[in-house]
Amino acid sequence: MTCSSVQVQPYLLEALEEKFTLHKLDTTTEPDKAARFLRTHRDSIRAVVGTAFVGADAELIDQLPNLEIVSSYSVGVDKIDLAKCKEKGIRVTNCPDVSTDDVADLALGLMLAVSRRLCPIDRYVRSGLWSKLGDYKLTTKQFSGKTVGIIGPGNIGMAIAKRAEAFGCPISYFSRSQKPACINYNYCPTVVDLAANCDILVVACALTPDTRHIINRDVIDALGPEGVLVNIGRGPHVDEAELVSALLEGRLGGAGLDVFQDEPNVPEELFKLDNVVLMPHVGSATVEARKAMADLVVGNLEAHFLNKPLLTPVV
Ligand SMILES: O=CC(=O)O
Repeated sequence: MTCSSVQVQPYLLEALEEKFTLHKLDTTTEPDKAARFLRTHRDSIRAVVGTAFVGADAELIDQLPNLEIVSSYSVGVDKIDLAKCKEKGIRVTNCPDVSTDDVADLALGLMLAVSRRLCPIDRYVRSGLWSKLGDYKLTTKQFSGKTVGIIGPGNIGMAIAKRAEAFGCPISYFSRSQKPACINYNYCPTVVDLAANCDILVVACALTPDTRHIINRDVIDALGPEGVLVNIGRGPHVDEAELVSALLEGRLGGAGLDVFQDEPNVPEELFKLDNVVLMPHVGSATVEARKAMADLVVGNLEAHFLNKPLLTPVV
């Protein structure tokens, strides 16, 4: 088995080491070392453990002739070449449901933090400016009662909607078709329509070729100078260059971002903006969720090698 050791907690590594023969591929190392690693272990590897950051692309899959399963320590499977796995009969599993509450909590945290400027105000107090200059400038906006627009009313999107409702926020949503579970929410047939009719727009859908750059210039313009974008999905959902220029030019009111186009690189122009909150892709990063995810990764592998039904199959 191989496992990308970046972002994997010791609990998971220990469980994998206890039950399987584990080879750790450090994807941050020089390409030569990774190539040597694969040449040495290619024939013995029957399973890959991926993450939200490093999965199994066509190139890796092609180098592993005996690969049977990719068990991803993530909800999203956008870093795995699913078509290739299907074609080769390689099983794929992920970790759905167990981090839904945590990701939704973070989305609400970002909405509140951007609206109420929690991060710059915290910095203001820490740097001693409160006692020197007096109150922080009155720039914060009310969050309660604002219309929240959700792209992708799946498990995470619905958990965000439920939380926002408790703040008195009307909910609108976009998906390819109207959802019976969203009977109390306002359906918008296009993302531009949704952006034009909400105050805070949240990306909560899976990343697929169809949803890449679902947030483009037209959507940003429709959201407008008072609007806030929250992204707890994936960086490539957003045309990041357009987002950065809209924020710098004041064409967008603010953004709460947990994910970026080229992680861990974040556009430095954003660092100086008080209307932007930046997180290092930590939506599911709670001790509780990550333990449950680790248990699912191991449980899926055990099920596979015991010829039992997979716990959370994707392919
Ligand atoms: O981004 C995190 C995940 O997909 O679990």
